[in-house]
Amino acid sequence: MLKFKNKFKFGTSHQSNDNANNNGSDGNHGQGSSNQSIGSTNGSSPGAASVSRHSSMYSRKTISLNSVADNMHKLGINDHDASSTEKSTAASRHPAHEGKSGEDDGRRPLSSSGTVAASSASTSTKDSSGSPAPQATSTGQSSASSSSLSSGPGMLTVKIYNSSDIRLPIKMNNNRQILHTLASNASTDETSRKLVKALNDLSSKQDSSASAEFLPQEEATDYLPSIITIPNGENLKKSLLYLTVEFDNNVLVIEPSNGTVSQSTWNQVVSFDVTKKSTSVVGSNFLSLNLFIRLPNILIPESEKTQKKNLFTNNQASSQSNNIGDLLIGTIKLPLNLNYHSDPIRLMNHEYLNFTNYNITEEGRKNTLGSIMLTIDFKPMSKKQLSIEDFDLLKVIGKGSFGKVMQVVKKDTKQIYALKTLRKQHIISRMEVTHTLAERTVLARINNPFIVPLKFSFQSPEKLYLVLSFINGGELFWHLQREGSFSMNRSRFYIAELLTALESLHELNVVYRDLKPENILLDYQGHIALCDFGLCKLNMADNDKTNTFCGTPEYLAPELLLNQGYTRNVDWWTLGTLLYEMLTGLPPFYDDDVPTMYRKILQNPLKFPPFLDKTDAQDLLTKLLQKDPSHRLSDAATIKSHPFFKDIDWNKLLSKNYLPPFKPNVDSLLDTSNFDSDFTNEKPQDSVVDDFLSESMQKQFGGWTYNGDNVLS
Ligand SMILES: Nc1ncnc2c1ncn2[C@@H]1O[C@H](COP(=O)(O)OP(=O)(O)OP(=O)(O)O)[C@@H](O)[C@H]1O
Repeated sequence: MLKFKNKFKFGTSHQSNDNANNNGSDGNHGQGSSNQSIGSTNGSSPGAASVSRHSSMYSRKTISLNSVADNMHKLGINDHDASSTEKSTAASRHPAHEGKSGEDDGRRPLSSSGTVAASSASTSTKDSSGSPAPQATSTGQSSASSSSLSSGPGMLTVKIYNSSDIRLPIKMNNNRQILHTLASNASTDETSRKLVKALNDLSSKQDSSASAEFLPQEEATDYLPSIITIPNGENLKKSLLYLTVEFDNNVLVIEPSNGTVSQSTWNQVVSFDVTKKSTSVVGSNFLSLNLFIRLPNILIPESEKTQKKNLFTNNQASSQSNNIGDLLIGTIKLPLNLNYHSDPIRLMNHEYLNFTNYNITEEGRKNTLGSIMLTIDFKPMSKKQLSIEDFDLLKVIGKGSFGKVMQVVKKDTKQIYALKTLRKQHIISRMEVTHTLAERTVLARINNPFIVPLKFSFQSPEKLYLVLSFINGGELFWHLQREGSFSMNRSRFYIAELLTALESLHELNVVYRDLKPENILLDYQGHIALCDFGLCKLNMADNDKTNTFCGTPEYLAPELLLNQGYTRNVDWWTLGTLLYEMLTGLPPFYDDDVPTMYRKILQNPLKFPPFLDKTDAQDLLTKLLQKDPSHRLSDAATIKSHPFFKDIDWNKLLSKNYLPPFKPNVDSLLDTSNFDSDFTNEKPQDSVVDDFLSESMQKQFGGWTYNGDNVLS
């Protein structure tokens, strides 16, 4: 049977009655319990028996609500609500769409905090001689602290001058030949001469008859260039050292211009748009710097490869690979509690910040890993309405139901973003106004490091635009399809990040309803970024119920199939389904035939392949995949405290201080190689459309615009 993934879905048989003003079936808050006790099993093949690895043939089938209705008829399930809802749904934008409106009440402004710019990292100030004079400041009070606020968003500029006394958290092999080769290819003659001399001095220092197996750890980086010129006639430069600078999920990668790994010159400036006003949530609005080194494999001792595996990123799909990946030297996290200033402000002036590595032992962390000198400025931007003219269009990267998604660059800040366009006429004719506004509202309100951040939204008479952080590590779907399944640790890492994302949504009384690998992007470093909020429903407090059929067949919870109302607890069912799929390669009740799959979801017992026997994963899955929602784990705190997550430090996770177990192959923010070439080969353009919308139609999109200081009005 041929199956298509959402993104390639065909047909646009939207027949929606849903609009912003009607009152559909979704939203029966407070109605009686629908906790269904699912009967015992009499189904066909058990889940585990049908488990096989993802193959290149496997891709997610998207359902329309009509097909749900058909299937439910076949199953003999009461579908009176479904049929009314289903007729009113959009079949192609999402697996299934609901027929409810009024989801946008409960609007609240983003919280804001009254204080101004502060950082808390261990810092040292550079003295007049140019050498770092260590000095601890807990608040980064070199930053000015005016409390005057302006209402417009701003721009954060980070200048990176030079790094100093960088040390590696591992031992390094003393391989003279490769060290000399690297030294002689240093990017400038001066550095090259310096390194060769240092290596010769080291040789004469060491007893050659018993030449040391390892370089002296404190000095190892003195013998490595930070950037080399590859001697292939083209003077291609390859940087051994690189720094990722991240703010609000936008990651920029910079390389030094010269120097040794120990002392490098960078002289780089990067900028970020600041749109989120509040920073009270752990893990958000950090400026994060991660310093990595691409070490030739031959310089890494075997013992370090095995014992300190968690310090290396791994960008190889196969665990058999010899490529151990890049080594994380250290991290700097700067919590920027930004409020908007009416005047430009210098938050940090030529300060040295020390690197820490959260993935080495407490003991190891006491040793300094070096520092880097920064200046950070915040400049308020004049408040103006954005338009498509403010962006250069770079590549088409995807297609949504209402328009294209493009990689773009914002002309003033040179920031790269994903721009999602939605054609108003299509939204109205498919009666999707409510859902579209819900997506925008959730994105503007949410503040979680594992949810793709909305930076701006604006509109033209014909179109709506969402400007999102550009996440270019590829969809989890493609990675899972390519690799078949994930290891326990890798699955745990993704599920833990997603758990906090769902927790944040539930805290905002939002149910997500469409968790699946297709809606999960990996960022540059391999962290999760949940996207596609078009199936979200707002105003779902703890026990509130709704009964709209939506989701993806493989991930539908039994109570949703039974059509007697469900709570936000369905998200925990989908989390269990996702964990099962990651570990085994297929969802738990998978069947090629959708009606059979529904029957299995409702009736079959959960079965596990032998490798999951008696594991914490098995126990967690059993508790998440309870058919009776009243027996299911039902809140994030309880799930977090399950033994499956016993080694997870949730604050460390929220601060993105775990090194992801897999690093996607991404060169830079410009890299679109993880997107389908069918899209990227297309000419990027904002198509001209000739739609006329009446004033009342336009009014429905009234509060769309967002530049960080408002919510939907
Ligand atoms: N922030 C982003 N960064 C990178 N790529 C993105 C981003 N947002 C969306 N995309 C790409 O664009 C595609 C379509 O986007 P999205 O899923 O949000 O649209 P949609 O209209 O909700 O789609 P669908 O009709 O499949 O539900 C995604 O599959 C993804 O590959």
